[in-house]
Amino acid sequence: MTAMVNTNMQSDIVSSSSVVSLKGISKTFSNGTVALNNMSLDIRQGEFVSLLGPSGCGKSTALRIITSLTGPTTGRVEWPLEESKQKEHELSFVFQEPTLMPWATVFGNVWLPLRLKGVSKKAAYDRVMEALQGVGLEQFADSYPRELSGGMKMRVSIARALVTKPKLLLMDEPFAALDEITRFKLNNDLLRLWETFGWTVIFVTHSVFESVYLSNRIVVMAARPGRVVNDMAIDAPYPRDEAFRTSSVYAGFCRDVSDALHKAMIVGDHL
Ligand SMILES: Nc1ncnc2c1ncn2[C@@H]1O[C@H](COP(=O)(O)OP(=O)(O)OP(=O)(O)O)[C@@H](O)[C@H]1O
Repeated sequence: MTAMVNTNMQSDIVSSSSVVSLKGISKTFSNGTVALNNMSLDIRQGEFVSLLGPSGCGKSTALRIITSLTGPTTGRVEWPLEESKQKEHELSFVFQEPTLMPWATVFGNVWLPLRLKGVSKKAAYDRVMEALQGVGLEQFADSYPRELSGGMKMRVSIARALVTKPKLLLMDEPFAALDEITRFKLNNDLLRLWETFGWTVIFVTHSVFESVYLSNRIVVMAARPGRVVNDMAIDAPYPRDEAFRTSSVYAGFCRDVSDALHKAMIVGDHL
């Protein structure tokens, strides 16, 4: 794992190698819905990419195709850096709902992905505690999900994704159900973890403000059929903090991305 130095520009963080490439992906469901039409996208190592678009433009479908939860109708997903048989060990998925097991402790929930691979509790202990430390919950290892706030549950879900040390983290609107203060805090935590561990992140969101704050690249999608209509660099330095959130640079990016999203919605509505 590579630790990142401070004040990173996009060129310092992002490698030229692609982690995953979508090549002409289309997806038509059995009821005839065309969720994606000819989507091609290269995700480079170290990028924080947001997929932004109106409801129904195929953001979740694209993530599910990357994870092989569903297959494309046409097109293919390539993993240039990995043997294809290894890719399931290289990526983790965080959903909108934390989906924790209510009967298991925080430790037990974070241990789950390792347990499924046959790692005993004792052998997993250090890695689980390291993942919990990463999200600031090491004191809550013995708590049960019902004893945690919504933000803490989401942190557990992120720790569970971290415990396998993924290279690619896929997040499907992970903070959508949280209040704004918790969301801002988790945005900062996520950026800190991303900078520390040098992951690649694909993050699905409806929020222009969240996507600009987090990402160094925003892929704007339109619906009916789902497709990519814009690919925008957010070339502002990291670490980003509250000063960035209130800066004119941030406001300028938000305006540009908001315009692009507005155009994507008009295009979608007219098809
Ligand atoms: N299993 C399915 N069967 C039929 N249609 C589906 C299925 N899953 C998704 N769809 C349709 O495919 C399109 C894309 O859905 P998807 O969930 O990928 O969009 P999204 O951009 O993630 O939407 P949202 O932002 O509302 O979550 C939508 O029209 C949706 O109704």
